[in-house]
Amino acid sequence: MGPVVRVEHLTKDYGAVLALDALTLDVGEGTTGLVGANGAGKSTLLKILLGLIPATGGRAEVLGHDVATEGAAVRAAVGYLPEHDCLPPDVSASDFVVHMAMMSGLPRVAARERAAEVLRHVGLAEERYRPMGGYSTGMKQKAKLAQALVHDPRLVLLDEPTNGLDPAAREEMLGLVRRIGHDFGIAVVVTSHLLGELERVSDNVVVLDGGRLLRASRTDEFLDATGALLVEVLGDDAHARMAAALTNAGVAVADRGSVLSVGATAEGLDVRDLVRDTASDLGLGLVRLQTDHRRIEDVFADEPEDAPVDRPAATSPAGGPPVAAPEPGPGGAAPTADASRRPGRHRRLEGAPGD
Ligand SMILES: Nc1ncnc2c1ncn2[C@@H]1O[C@H](COP(=O)(O)OP(=O)(O)OP(=O)(O)O)[C@@H](O)[C@H]1O
Repeated sequence: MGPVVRVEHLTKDYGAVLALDALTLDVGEGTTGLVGANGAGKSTLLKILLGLIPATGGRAEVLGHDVATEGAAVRAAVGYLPEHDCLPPDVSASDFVVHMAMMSGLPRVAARERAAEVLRHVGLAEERYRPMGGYSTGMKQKAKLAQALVHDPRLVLLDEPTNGLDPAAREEMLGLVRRIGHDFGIAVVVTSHLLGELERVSDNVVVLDGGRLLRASRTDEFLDATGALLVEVLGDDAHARMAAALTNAGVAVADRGSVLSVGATAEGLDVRDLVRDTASDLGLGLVRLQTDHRRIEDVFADEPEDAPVDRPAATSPAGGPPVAAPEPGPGGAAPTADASRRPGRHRRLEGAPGD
């Protein structure tokens, strides 16, 4: 079985704006987080994959179908949760989802049964009989999710499903996304401009920046240990004294404000023991000593501001994670289009609320 999504040198310009810039990428089974700042090209990519808008150049396949010529076959096998508000306000979620099920070919009785099932699954209870115009944002997102699932798709494309949700509704939606991927075995591509939240629900992460692929890999590879320990101590002038003592002992220390980042390896030393003993010797309370892990944000922090970011992509193993090709050789990859037409490079993305 080939990749769920295959994108080769995909380019999209909207007149003066280059939204996708020769993007090459494979997406495998499981849940893939498509991350990027507003304007990075996420929605454009999803619309091209659905055959809703044409690409300017390159090609894309979804579940083996060419999106340019087999749009109907793609949409029969794929569910889509659009980002914008698209629900008819005077119609109930129940009637709407039944209608969408019938549009995809189910007979009326089967459509009603299936709609009731997915509405229950997304957690819309009695309110499913009320007109959707009176729904909260969370309820609207659930109705959109239900219609994306009603025809039993092989793949769902979810465009910012948590956008505008309060923390409780966001958690609920992320739980649903996780269940769609893990419990029902449906491949999921889910977008967000919030980096932290997709770390928790995605098997793979694709980072877009200015219409280009910045990185694609398994989520756990993003979150590898950094080789540092995070240390927090309490007491008079605690961090400065701790940092001085550890530096004297030959350990690399960086003050990150609320914590010290301490090199986890040093010649002939057990750094964890050293941290504990030093805190004790100085009479400081050791409140945190833990391995530091990378965050998805670090990918942006590591990227030099002026470096070209597109990577020619390689083919992922069937069903495997999305794979970016090896790093470019000396000199880096040449930009493939006039950078002035691309939306600004977005270095700063938001962390998840509460980060
Ligand atoms: N119909 C359009 N006409 C002109 N420009 C567009 C159109 N749609 C998108 N763009 C531009 O293309 C770029 C990519 O937009 P896109 O919506 O794909 O990004 P995104 O990553 O999904 O961000 P957002 O979450 O804000 O929608 C942006 O600069 C956007 O302004």
